[in-house]
Amino acid sequence: STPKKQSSPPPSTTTSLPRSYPIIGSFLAVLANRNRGLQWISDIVQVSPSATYVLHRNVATRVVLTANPAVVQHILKTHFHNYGKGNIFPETLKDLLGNGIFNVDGESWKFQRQLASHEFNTKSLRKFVETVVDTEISDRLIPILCSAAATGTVLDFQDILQRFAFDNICKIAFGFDPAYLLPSLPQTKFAQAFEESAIISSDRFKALIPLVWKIKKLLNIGSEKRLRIAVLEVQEFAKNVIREKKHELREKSSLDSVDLLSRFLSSGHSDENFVTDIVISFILAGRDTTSAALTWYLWLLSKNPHVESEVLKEINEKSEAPVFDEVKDMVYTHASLCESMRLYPPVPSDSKEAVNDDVLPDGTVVKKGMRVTYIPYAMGRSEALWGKDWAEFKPERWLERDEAENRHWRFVGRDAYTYPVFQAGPRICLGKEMAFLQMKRVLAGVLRKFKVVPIIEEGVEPEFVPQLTAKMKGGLPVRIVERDEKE
Ligand code: HEM
Repeated sequence: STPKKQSSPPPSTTTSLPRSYPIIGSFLAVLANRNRGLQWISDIVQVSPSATYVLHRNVATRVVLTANPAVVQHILKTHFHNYGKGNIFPETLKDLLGNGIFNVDGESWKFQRQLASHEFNTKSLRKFVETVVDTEISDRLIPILCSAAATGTVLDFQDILQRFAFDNICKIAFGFDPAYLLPSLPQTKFAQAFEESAIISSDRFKALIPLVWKIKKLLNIGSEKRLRIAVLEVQEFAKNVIREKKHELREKSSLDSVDLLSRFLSSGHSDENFVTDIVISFILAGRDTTSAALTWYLWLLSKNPHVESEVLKEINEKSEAPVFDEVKDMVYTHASLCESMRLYPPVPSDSKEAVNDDVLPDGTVVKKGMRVTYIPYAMGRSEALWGKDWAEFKPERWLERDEAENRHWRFVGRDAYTYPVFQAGPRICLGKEMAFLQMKRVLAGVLRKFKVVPIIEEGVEPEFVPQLTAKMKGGLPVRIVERDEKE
């Protein structure tokens, strides 16, 4: 079950720390590794004594890189108030996210999180799975797969999953159906504008000299001009939906819809700009994360037939359209998803900025304003954390046999600081449970009927492209094969 070719071989002792020079620090190494940044910083922390390293990026910037669970716990939980979004993150994403939950700290964050949390309680989640997700699966996803199976068409499954997730999250955030997953695979304007905004915003982080994008923005040229147009389109679209929803709210005394937008509007927040920002952050959160996770998952599954048969066994024990409690109970599938995201985390690295000087648990000194970047991608591939077999796709590491309860498996979670794939502490992903429910329900719907066969050469590993959320480079080309009834 060992992947034949991993993009990140175990760190060899020859991987060395970057050279640092007076004044410019490790700028030359940063430059040389700019196209493999994630792998490079992962290699660095793997060979650093406490899995933490202070990288002197350029003349002015030092960042702390870490794959140390104690440090992750320190910044995300025990010293939460000293590590916020800071300046760089909000500044870089301001055009797209404004003051939405992803881009703010303090009271505004607390308020948005508190109000939005109702969207994620058990009652709402049950409704989400049994209405929104089920409908999207049975009315859209399954018919497309049936037709691809019948005609032998090659599908880009990453694209299909992104469309699926986009429809879902728009229904939750807005109560609006963009109908992005249709057999014609339409180029919906809103979805395209959103995609363009997310890519260009994310590319700003890759700029070696941030001044360059700022000047382009000032002059309104190139990618910055395209970003401005795309963001305007997204905002215009959102505002139209908001106006319609306001109108609906005035017409009806109470709303039966439970979308996030209705919740914010009903709570008296009618400022269009603010509500637009909130909705955009949620769409961004729910759009590419689950699709990225499922894309890598399906590829790994195809290479590990014993895992696939165990997943299938679990799915076939449930109803054909499993209800909420059955989906929750898909323990093996849950474990295999955790395992897949260990190797291919949808958010492969994340940064916080120090409010004041501090000392990390391993003794690393942090100065006010310094960024601390923790790297789930490196942590999931660490021999120290996962053992010698870290490169193997082994759902069993998350499971115990549970004979007493007459179940096959019992899930054994890892602490959130060793596995910060959903972040951890007070800002842990709000949509974590929703994401698992959605992913498990999709897998139940798809795998019960179809085998998904990637058309990727044996021994070749697709490229993991880190953006705001990671993607599989070039998508996941697959053939869909209808399963034999007896299988
Ligand atoms: C496999 C799927 C997902 C993964 C791996 C994931 C991961 C993450 C991560 C790493 C963060 C922290 C980001 C940061 O602050 O820098 C986050 C935050 C968040 N996620 Fe998710 N996410 C997933 C799915 C979802 C879904 C489906 C939703 C639904 C809307 C969602 C909603 C949110 C929200 C609202 C936050 C902000 C929480 C806060 O700042 O308090 N996520 N997620």
